[in-house]
Amino acid sequence: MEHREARATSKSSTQPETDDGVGRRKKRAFLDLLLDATESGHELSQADIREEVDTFMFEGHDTTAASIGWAIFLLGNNPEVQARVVDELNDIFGDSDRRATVQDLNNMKYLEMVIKETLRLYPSVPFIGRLVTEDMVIGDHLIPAGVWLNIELFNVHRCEDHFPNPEKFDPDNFLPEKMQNRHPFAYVPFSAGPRNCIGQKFALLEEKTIISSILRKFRVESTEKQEDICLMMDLVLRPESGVKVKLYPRDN
Ligand code: HEM
Repeated sequence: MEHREARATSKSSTQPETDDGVGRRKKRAFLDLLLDATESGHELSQADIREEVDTFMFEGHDTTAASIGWAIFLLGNNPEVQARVVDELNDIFGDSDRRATVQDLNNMKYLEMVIKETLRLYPSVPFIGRLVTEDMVIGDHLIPAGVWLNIELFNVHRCEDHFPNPEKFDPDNFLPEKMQNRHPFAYVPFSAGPRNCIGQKFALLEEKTIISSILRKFRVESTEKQEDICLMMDLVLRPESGVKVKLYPRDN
């Protein structure tokens, strides 16, 4: 690819990721990394690169957008939870309207519990599929090689053994002491194992950034209840007709 040759002379692929002094690293763009990437000694083809870009665009956009929508909807239905998030934001920012730093985002512990609980009730990816490559036994069942398994994360997250009162929105489900004693696969919104979500840390930061910006400026009120919403199990879990919320400026 001409592009690659031009790049090879203009830019070293081993350019260090230096810090610019204000916490931003000079990282290389994703597309540049793909153009230089090789698999088993071969460069990725144009089609390979397109596929990777597609995956990132889809996995990285719709998933977080849907989850932010659900979180705002749930906060608008649970004013006491919203008040706790706002208390936390007031502790972090006081009267300042400065932008959130990475440290601020890391300090948003309760908001993180809210986001995790939102992903429990409304996992953006409601099911994942795997092709079984060798016979295996689960409980009393033989799963033969060659079948497709659908793992319904939506239902896994509603298992009463792990989440008593599973339909209730309760961010305290993610208190450290509760998480410690729970089976590691009882809650897997980002899947598990070698093909799990590589964007999960970024997704949490993105969600915290957007939800905190909204709540610092607005009080949110939902006009519908959880039980009124029809779910659409698309590739991403969505409300069939959106969710309706009212925003009230906090200063007035
Ligand atoms: C709330 C947000 C997100 C959720 C719930 C989510 C969920 C998931 C799940 C369940 C998988 C595994 C699919 C499977 O096992 O078949 C996955 C894979 C993936 N995710 Fe995410 N994701 C989110 C955000 C993101 C973001 C922000 C990015 C990128 C910036 C991203 C990039 C990817 C990629 C590239 C894969 C494929 C990994 C592989 O096949 O090895 N995701 N995601």
